Amino acid sequence: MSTLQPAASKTLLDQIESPADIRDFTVAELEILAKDLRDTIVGTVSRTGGHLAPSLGVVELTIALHYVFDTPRDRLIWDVGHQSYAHKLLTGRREEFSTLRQYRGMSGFPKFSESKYDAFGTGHSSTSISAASGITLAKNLKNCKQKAIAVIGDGSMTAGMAFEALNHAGHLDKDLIVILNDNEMSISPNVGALSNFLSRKLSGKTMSRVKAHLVEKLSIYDVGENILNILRKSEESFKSFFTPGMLFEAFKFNYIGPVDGHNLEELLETLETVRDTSQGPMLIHVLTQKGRGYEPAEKNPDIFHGVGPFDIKTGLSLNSKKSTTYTEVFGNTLTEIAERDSKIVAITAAMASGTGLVEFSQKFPDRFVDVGIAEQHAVTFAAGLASEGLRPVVAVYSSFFQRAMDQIIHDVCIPNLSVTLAIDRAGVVGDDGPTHHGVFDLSFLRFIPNMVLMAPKDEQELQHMLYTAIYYDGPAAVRYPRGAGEGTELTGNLKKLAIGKGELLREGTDILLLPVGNRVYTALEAAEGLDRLGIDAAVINPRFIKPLDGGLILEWAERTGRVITIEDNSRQGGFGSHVLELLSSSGLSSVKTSLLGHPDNFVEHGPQKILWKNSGINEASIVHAAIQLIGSV
Ligand SMILES: Cc1ncc(C[n+]2csc(CCOP(=O)(O)OP(=O)(O)O)c2C)c(N)n1
Ligand SMILES: CC(=O)[C@@H](O)[C@H](O)COP(=O)(O)O
Ligand SMILES: [Mg+2]
Repeated sequence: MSTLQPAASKTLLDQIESPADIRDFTVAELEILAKDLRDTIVGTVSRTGGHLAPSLGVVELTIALHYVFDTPRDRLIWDVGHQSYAHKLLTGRREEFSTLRQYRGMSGFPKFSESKYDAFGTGHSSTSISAASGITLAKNLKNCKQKAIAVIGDGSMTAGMAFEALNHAGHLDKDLIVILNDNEMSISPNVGALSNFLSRKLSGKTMSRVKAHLVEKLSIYDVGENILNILRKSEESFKSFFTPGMLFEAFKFNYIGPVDGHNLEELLETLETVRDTSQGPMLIHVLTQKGRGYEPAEKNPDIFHGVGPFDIKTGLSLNSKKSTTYTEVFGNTLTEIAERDSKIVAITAAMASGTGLVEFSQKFPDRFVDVGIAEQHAVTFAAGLASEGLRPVVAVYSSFFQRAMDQIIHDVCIPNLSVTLAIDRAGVVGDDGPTHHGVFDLSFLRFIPNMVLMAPKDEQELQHMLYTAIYYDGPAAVRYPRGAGEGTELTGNLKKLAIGKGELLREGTDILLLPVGNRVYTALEAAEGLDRLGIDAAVINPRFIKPLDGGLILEWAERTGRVITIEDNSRQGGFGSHVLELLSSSGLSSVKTSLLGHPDNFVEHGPQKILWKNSGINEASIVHAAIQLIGSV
């Protein structure tokens, strides 16, 4: 029995500095703690924004894990990590929690550098079983007894990487614990056969086929007419022959479940049994409700998956709607093109709303494909469609495309197939931070033969680029940023841009500014500023990062003798490097250059404007770089 009493002004949570403090709590106290945690999470996220519904769903599970296991010695690994808010609050970060996802504040994801309780850094999905397997083997090799526990959601379990890890962990046969947090949701309702299997929504066709087969086989034996009749008649009782456990047992995991993930007593008992008795790989299937305990989030777990600041009473967003986002322009334009062309197929990897494809999915359900969290499969699936003459468009965030590098090279670019990559969230994304910034795509796509790579300066150009990419005979990618565009008018008149042709936006004699995508208007403003200082800057919007408009760029580089490249991408190997290669191979190495882009370190989380400033790619930095290159004003 705990001696800890809730003081008048203090909650139970206020008195907890580490998980050790809860290990003598009664179940009743743990239940009060669960309420405190939910209140704190809702209160904070209503101000900071964040991943609310995922975190609310695992409050009891988090308490139970820290109660039963000897964290941080036992390693707790949160898949994606977007559900780790209760974990952060219980592991000595209560004070800092109010800075969640704020600039220089606490990360929204687990991070090695933030706490010894964050056993593995995450942000991208489906890595937890692999990491936990590695940790388990390492512990074994070091003769340590501690355990590794991976907590993975049903959405994250749909990724190939999770299955690769299950397959290997079963073979390793070490004492690994996997908790499957099944809330039947990814960001949207979860899709695919696994999801159906877990909830036992086996298809009628499968059911009839297997049922007939089983009745036929059993008839040979003397099982009795009763059993056969039950099998013949009752779909439900037949279904009960199939348990989600069968799947995991086939991977050589022991299976326990399903367990009610909001019943602390049941959770504690299960976890304690597993801790004390289990041997070999173990999977505990826990059922939870996404958004649990906050009505608006329970009703709309998809909207409350990740939210900005909101009013607690109503659940309504406090962000006033600004101008149209690039994502919306992409989704609307693709829907428009698909209305006229039945060859268009849109593919998302579990991000239908994030990539602006909800309207498309409603209008063209047959030509909309959500593959689950499976970016690699999405790309090769698109290649299959393209090989049959269709025009697939794969809409994935820049940082998640990193997963599909080989598929882009091997399955799309080598056979030169007409697959469009719609690269959303290119550039820094803001509050999600380094795991989610899309600052490498220009670097990792520009060296692939056959790839055409574009970045629009505004929404109207995005429309033309999308159209150009879709009807280009070969692989083409368009990268565009998170958030609102420039407010440019949208066109009903889509046109194909000339491949590899840039546009001269401003003539100038002293220096050439070469900005990419969302840096173009910034560079134009910098050019105005430079003008006031007596520096005459030319500005070219290259439009194409690959192929480059060599003719136009070289002409103005030679005229001005100075070039500044500006990109919302890593400076390493990106657009600027491409321009340097061009200058060098054209005998213009004497042109003075300055490359502006993100430096060779991971950019932290924070508002985009601050991050652009810090990396030196905002207006003032361009002006400064120009003055430096010229030497004096
Ligand atoms: C590789 C990768 N693709 C996509 C995402 C975006 N994403 C983050 S959470 C999520 C849904 C995860 O569902 P689940 O694992 O069931 O967790 P839940 O939110 O339901 O708790 C998705 C698609 C990601 N983080 N990583
Ligand atoms: C955890 C995760 O990967 C997603 O929920 C991501 O945070 C969504 O980002 P957007 O808010 O940019 O859609
Ligand atoms: Mg889920």
